[in-house]
Amino acid sequence: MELTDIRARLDEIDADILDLFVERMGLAAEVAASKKRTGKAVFDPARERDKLHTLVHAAPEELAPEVASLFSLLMSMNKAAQLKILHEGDPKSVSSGALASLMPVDQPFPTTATVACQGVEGAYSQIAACKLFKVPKITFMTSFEGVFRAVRDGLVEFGVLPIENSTAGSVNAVYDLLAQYRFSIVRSLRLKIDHQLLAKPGVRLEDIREIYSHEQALAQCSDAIEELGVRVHVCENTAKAAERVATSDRRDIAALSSRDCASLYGLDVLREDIQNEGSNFTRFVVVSATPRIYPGATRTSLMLTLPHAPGSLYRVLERLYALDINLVKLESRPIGNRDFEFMFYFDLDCPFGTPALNTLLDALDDVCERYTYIGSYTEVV
Ligand SMILES: O=C(O)C(=O)C[C@]1(C(=O)O)C=C[C@@H](O)C=C1
Repeated sequence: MELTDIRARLDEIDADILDLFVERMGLAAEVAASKKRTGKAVFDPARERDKLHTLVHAAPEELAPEVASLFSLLMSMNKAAQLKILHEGDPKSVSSGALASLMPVDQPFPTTATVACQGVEGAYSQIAACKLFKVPKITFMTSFEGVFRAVRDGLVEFGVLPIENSTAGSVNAVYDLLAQYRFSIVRSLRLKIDHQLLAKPGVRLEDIREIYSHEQALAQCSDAIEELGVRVHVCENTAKAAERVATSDRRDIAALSSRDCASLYGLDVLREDIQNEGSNFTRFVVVSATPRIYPGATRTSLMLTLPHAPGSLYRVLERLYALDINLVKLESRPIGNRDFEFMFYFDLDCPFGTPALNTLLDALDDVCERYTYIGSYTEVV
């Protein structure tokens, strides 16, 4: 058969599929009305399992995976349509599942709060905290875990932590602590990071033999470090590095830190904005021990444990596609003592309480072993 003939046949088949698809989607309104009358849930996992089982067995064996995918997508779209109908004009409605008790709070995001940050005065986390809250009362902790503990123990209301950088990638330790402590993200901030090379007054660039900084900052400035041919030392954070340089007798060391640290520790800027990428951003998150959804939350984060089986991530992504939900970040972290198994973090462009998110949450039990809702929040810049 010539390609034009094959295409003509494909066109005929597609027209038939389209008619059936329109008819199938048209039934969503009737199913939704019936479910409203009888109080049945939109998602019926047993019905979906039976259906896929029947269809997969009716299909030629070699097409079984494609048939399962196609029909699970069709059912996803049907559920999305049903929920859209059921939740029309009801913007605050939430999933019937685990999140039903969660309601957005009426107050705006606080302008003042007690906050824990990792580091010392001048650390980027402190700069972020001051941008996120107009008047924060900041307690400094020596480690990220210290920040989580301070929030858990009620010493502070919120923790502010870096979670990813546009050059150096995710801050894995913070992702792992989020999973361990089961905290919620209540806001995020994209902060432009410009690293300065700081040294004691009078020290020249050619005197520098060693540079101190946080490992992320060192990674973000790797080009300049290579060019200078210096040794590096990892510190807990960039402000601590500035403090170390300021309190040392040595005149051949420098720190990679924020501009604020220069005046704070009496250091001079030897080289400005030395990061590899001109636009270097770090995302910070505000975490809280209890979920709080402040008005205007447009981003939702979820943590999913997926089965160790082919296509398991694909099945989640397929649902996002069917529901027209934009995935803004996907991060995977190994699960401790379960070799090669992964936890996935999804950041979605999807406000809390929308039918699309409800459908997704209702459908997740079907495609993942476990999921945790991390929060819905606003990202500020
Ligand atoms: O049969 C139902 O209860 C439906 O809502 C229809 C349908 C489908 O598309 O086939 C959709 C959602 C349910 O989870 C199961 C099946």
